[in-house]
Amino acid sequence: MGDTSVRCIVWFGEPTNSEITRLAQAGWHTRVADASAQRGGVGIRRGDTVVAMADLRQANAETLRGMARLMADHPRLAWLALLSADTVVQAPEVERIVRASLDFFTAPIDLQRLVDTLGTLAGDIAMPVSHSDVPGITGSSAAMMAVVASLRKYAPVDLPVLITGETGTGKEVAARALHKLSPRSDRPFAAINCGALPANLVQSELFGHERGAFTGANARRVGHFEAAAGGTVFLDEVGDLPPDAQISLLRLLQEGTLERVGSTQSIKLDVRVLAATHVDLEKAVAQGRFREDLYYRLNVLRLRMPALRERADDVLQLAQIFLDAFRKQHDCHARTFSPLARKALRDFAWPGNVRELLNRVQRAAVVAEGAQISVADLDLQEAIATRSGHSSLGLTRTSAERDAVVACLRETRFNISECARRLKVSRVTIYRLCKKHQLVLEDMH
Ligand SMILES: Nc1ncnc2c1ncn2[C@@H]1O[C@H](COP(=O)(O)OP(=O)(O)OP(=O)(O)O)[C@@H](O)[C@H]1O
Repeated sequence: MGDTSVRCIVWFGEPTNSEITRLAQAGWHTRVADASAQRGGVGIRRGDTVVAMADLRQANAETLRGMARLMADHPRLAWLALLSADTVVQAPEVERIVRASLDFFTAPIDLQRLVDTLGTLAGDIAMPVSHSDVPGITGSSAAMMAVVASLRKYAPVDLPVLITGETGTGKEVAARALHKLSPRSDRPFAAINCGALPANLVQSELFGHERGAFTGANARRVGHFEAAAGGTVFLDEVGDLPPDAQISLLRLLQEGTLERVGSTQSIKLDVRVLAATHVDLEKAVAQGRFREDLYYRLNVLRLRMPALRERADDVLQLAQIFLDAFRKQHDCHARTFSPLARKALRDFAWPGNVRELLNRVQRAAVVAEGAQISVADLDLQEAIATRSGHSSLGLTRTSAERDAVVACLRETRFNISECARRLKVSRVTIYRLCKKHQLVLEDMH
């Protein structure tokens, strides 16, 4: 990838010459947006690193409209806001922009902090890697690249695959990808959770039954396997299959035939079987709970889905994808994650893996008030508290403090008295904190 892409700031308003020069020294090309231009007039190209600057120091109505247009056209674009002491933050069109901005700078602009912030953004807004030919699988960590290579290898081979991995690691996603990449892709795919089937109905659910096979069997019914003829059947929690169903499955794998419950007639059937387990199937075999011959039949090809903590590099990409997907369907302010939240996402051990990440991001998107999701929104304060060693505790605290003050200032529309009340400190403390964190407010309240 390298650093060959252009780093560009689309600037709404009027940058000073010294600002342009300082940013150019840091590798940023400033393009002043023509607010009166038609849609797309700012010329954002794929591959460029682009940050939009909402210069609200002297913004007129036309500039504000231009900003709103760009925001609507490029919802993932990162925004920073520049304010002066005269900026009326309470005006709705201004407030919308400040809320959507990842950070804001008050005059006199601290150019060093601006350059640092831009640098962080440029590193952080890496586009998520999706493997275009492998549907549903996201991630560019070494662990996921290995998974993708196996998926490509295993998909065209008409043999069973045993998919292992902790709960929520994406075993079903992998099974679906195997089906989609296989010559069976236009035939049915059936996902069955063996652990969720009532024990007395497993046989009939999977293999079907004849009329009168048992009390309540009023009509003939085809099972999941027959319904997926020519396609793929994914058996999740295969270790939960009761012994009689294990025998039927073994026959299907060995002879390609099945018998409906209540019938002695063999039916020929062509399906590919994929199976998953999050328990140690070898142990189940050793303990006599799972047939050894069936285990060998299922375990011809083996795919291990890595735990999320083994692919820390993917966590942020996945989190951003989940947030973007949520934003498409719901009205929410959040568009990215605060620096501390990113750290927490990376450090957390994720016992529930990708499913837990998805749930936490969705919940955070609902509760977040500003443009950035905080550690508290993700309910990951503990990850930060327990993971940060002594040396970084001070740094963590400082960063959390800044997060809290910025968030509260936004929520209170920069009303210092209200902000002080909410944070249960004096007004003087708010001023001191603003100074400490270089949040220059002047007379904005
Ligand atoms: N690499 C990925 N990219 C995008 N989404 C993913 C990925 N892996 C998992 N998911 C999402 O995470 C959730 C859990 O995935 P999935 O159901 O496949 O896990 P599982 O390992 O089969 O879980 P369980 O063992 O509990 O059945 C799903 O919503 C899935 O869409």
